Amino acid sequence: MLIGLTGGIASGKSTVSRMIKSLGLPVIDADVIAREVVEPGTECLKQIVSHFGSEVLDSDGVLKRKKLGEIIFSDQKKRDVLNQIVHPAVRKRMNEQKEHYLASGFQTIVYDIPLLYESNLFHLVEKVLLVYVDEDTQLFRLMERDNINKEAALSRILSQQALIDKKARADAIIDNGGSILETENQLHAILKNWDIPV
Ligand SMILES: CC(C)(COP(=O)(O)OP(=O)(O)OC[C@H]1O[C@@H](n2cnc3c(N)ncnc32)[C@H](O)[C@@H]1O)[C@@H](O)C(=O)NCCC(=O)NCCS
Ligand SMILES: Nc1ncnc2c1ncn2[C@@H]1O[C@H](COP(=O)(O)OP(=O)(O)OP(=O)(O)O)[C@@H](O)[C@H]1O
Repeated sequence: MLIGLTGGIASGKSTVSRMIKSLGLPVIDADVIAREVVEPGTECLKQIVSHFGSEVLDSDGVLKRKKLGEIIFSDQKKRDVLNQIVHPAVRKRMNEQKEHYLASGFQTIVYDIPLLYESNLFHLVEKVLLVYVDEDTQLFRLMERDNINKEAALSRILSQQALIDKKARADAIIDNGGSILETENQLHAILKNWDIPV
């Protein structure tokens, strides 16, 4: 079974993804891949520099992620430009990893894709597992984790579809507003319900 793990920024996808990995299931992480495809020397990084200028690079030629984030999270057009550069390379590598896991005999593969809904990637998966928190919790956790102010956190949250609207289209929902243990228990119950042996 191919499962899409999604949510909103700072809703707890990585937290749940770690739990899934510790159960022995393979996870394909779109955020990790999105970092790999913009490493120095890559075609994506060249295109980013040609669109956004060399001020997004540090003196070692490494992408200044915070700087690029400030540019794209407050401007939909610029965000679309970045997505068009990065997303095809991410999808290609996700597919390669899926083939690798299938060839290694795994029956269940989890895709951790923050923008599963926004990028219409439903066709990649058979089930969608949504990690949900309410708006206040999302804002608080994002500000704390990334050490950013309310304005910067809101611009990131508002660049994605509202979490509450994603609920209706999910096959299962983990409410991550409680303790880590409560989240773990919900995950185990969902996997059991889907007959996934762990
Ligand atoms: C703008 C960048 C450089 C900022 O980097 P930074 O290290 O601050 O954030 P990071 O990559 O860890 O992303 C954190 C979260 O932001 C959200 N996010 C990232 N990119 C986007 C985007 N284009 N649109 C909406 N939300 C996004 C996701 O929820 C993600 O989990 C980076 O997010 C990026 O390259 N984004 C474009 C690629 C992308 O869409 N990645 C998401 C998965 S494919
Ligand atoms: N149940 C919980 N209780 C308290 N804090 C939590 C809980 N779950 C996650 N967190 C914290 O909330 C923050 C966001 O979680 P996490 O990084 O897993 O989110 P994410 O959805 O992967 O975010 P992103 O989309 O930015 O990659 C982290 O600092 C994490 O430690």
